Formats: sequence, C-alpha cells, structure tokens
Amino acid sequence: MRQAQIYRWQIPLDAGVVLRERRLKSRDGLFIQLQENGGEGWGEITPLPGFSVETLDEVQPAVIAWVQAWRDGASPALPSQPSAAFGLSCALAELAEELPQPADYRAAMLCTGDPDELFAALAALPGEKLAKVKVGLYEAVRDGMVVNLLLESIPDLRLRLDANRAWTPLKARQFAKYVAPANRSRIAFLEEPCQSREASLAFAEETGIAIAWDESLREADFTFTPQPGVSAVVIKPTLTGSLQKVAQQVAAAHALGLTAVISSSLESSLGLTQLARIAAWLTPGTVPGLDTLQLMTAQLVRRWPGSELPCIAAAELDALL
Ligand SMILES: O=C(O)CCC(=O)C1=CC=C[C@@H](O)[C@@H]1C(=O)O
Ligand SMILES: [Mg+2]
Repeated sequence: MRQAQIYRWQIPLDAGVVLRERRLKSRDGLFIQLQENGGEGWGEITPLPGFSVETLDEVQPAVIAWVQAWRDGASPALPSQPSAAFGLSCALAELAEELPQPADYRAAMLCTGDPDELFAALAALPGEKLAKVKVGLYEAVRDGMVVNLLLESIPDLRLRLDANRAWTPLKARQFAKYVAPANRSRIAFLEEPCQSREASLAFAEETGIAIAWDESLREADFTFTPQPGVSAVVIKPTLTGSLQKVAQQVAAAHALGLTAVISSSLESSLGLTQLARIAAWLTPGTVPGLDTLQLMTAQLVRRWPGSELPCIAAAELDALL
C-alpha cells in the first residue's frame, strides 16, 4: 500500500538576502513524503526566484497530480520543471534506499559581509580554510583589494569567488589587477566573471585565475568540452533536475578532469542535508557549497548538524492532501 503527503511551507529569510538585485523575504517550498512497505522517502521542491525558470505556484499542480498518480499505483514520468524533478527523484531515491546516508556537512563558508568580520571568521575556521566570497556587488577594484588582503593575511586560505556575470571585461581586468599574481593560485575558481562565456574564458587566459561555470550549465547551448582556464562546475540540483541528471552532469565534469561542486539553491535544512548526502556520494572529497542555512530563521523537519536554529516538525506544516 502506498501513502503520500505534500506539505507546503514558508520560512522568513534574514533581512539581507538579495538575489539578482531583488530582496527575497521568504523561502517557499513543498515537501513530498512517500511511504511504501514500511519505507519512507522525502524530497524538497523549492524553486529559487530569479534563478529557476518555474515558480512554486506553477509546479504545485504538477506535483499534486504526480503524487496522486504514484499513490494510486502508477509510475508517472517526472515533471519537466527542474525543481519538481529533483525533489520527486530524491523522494523516490530515499524510498528505494538509493540515496546513501553518509553526508558531507563541511560547507565552504559563504561570506557576503564586511571585510573586518570576514577576517575574524576566516581566521577562526578549523581545518581546511575554504571560503566563498561574493564579488561584483561593489567596485571591482575594491573586490580585488579585499580578495588580495584576505589571501595575504591568511596564508592557508583558499577562496571560491562568485561574480554572477557582473563584470564587463574591463571591470574583470580591474579586479585582477589588484590580486597579486602569487596569490592567484589560491583562488580555487571564480564563478562566471563576465557577461558572456567567451569573455570569461578570455579573462581566465589573460589573468591565470581559474574560472567555474554555474549559470552557463543551465543554458541550452552548454556542452561539456575541455576549455583552458576552467577548473570547476557548480551544480545546483534544484535548478538542474532529476538526481539522474545531476549524476550525469557530475560524471561529465569528472570525465573532463573538472571539479564538480554540489551547491545550494537556498533549500531548507531538509533539502540541504540531502544535498550533503548527494555531495558525499557523487563528489567525494570536494567541499560542497551549502553554507546557506545561516540565511534562514528556522530549520524544517531534519536538522543540519550544529545549527542552533529552531526546527519545525512536519506535523506543524500545511498538509495539501
Ligand atoms: O555555492 C555556494 O557556496 C552557496 C550557494 C550560492 O552561493 C548561491 C546560491 C543561490 C544563488 C546565488 O546567490 C549563489 C550563486 O550564485 O551561486
Ligand atoms: Mg554562482
């Protein structure tokens, strides 16, 4: 006998979360709970405004129809919307015990705040010092100076940077000018420096700073081919699609010798713990980019180890079936 439930939820976000120049006040999503023969599987469906092509209100009817068909004994095809395909495939994988339990709860520390706070937090990081810094929000010259100062003053620090395509080639050059050549190899990668892929590749060649693809991965004309200067791809499963598609992208990246980084799309603690398991399974040894729980005001259903945020149980969420 199959049983299923869908929960709809909303978590207020910390005041300062700005995505693609708009303030995001809450994270809104669905949880799917599938049960069969004493087993259980959960999945999260949380389209990210400004990044996902679909909205939550658009996916909800497709998810309800899928879950009802599954509950009635069918094996419906996954919906085409990436967030729905991802969440439903996770629930099925958990139910079938195909999503291994071990998780990589290390997270590249995400820094958006002011440099003074950053220094203290980074210097205190235990173990491998790896952080992700957003660039492109202020002047490129200032970004270059901050990055250089961080690398100068913390000699065992490695940085992932993310410009979200904010720079013209001139601005990208201005940034690089302030990062001493000797420090550039400790930039593990800079995600999407320029508005076009060609400009980003030219930047990597000119500066010796390795780049990574994030937004590009989701463009129709993207293919996995060897490209000098590219060291990594950042895979956001909620924006990618089913777990099978995520696994295919990781395999394609690894076949080219690229680092594949599993990264958050601001999922709840439930989705983040599943991403930590996906990272431990598909990208062992690579620290995932999952340091986004700090932007939330609560955890949902499953706890992220070490987080002191309150955790809301499933019974307190709105059940849709
Ligand atoms: O990749 C990480 O380390 C954390 C996730 C992260 O940086 C992002 C998640 C979602 C939207 C963006 O603002 C940002 C990114 O662009 O990669
Ligand atoms: Mg990015």
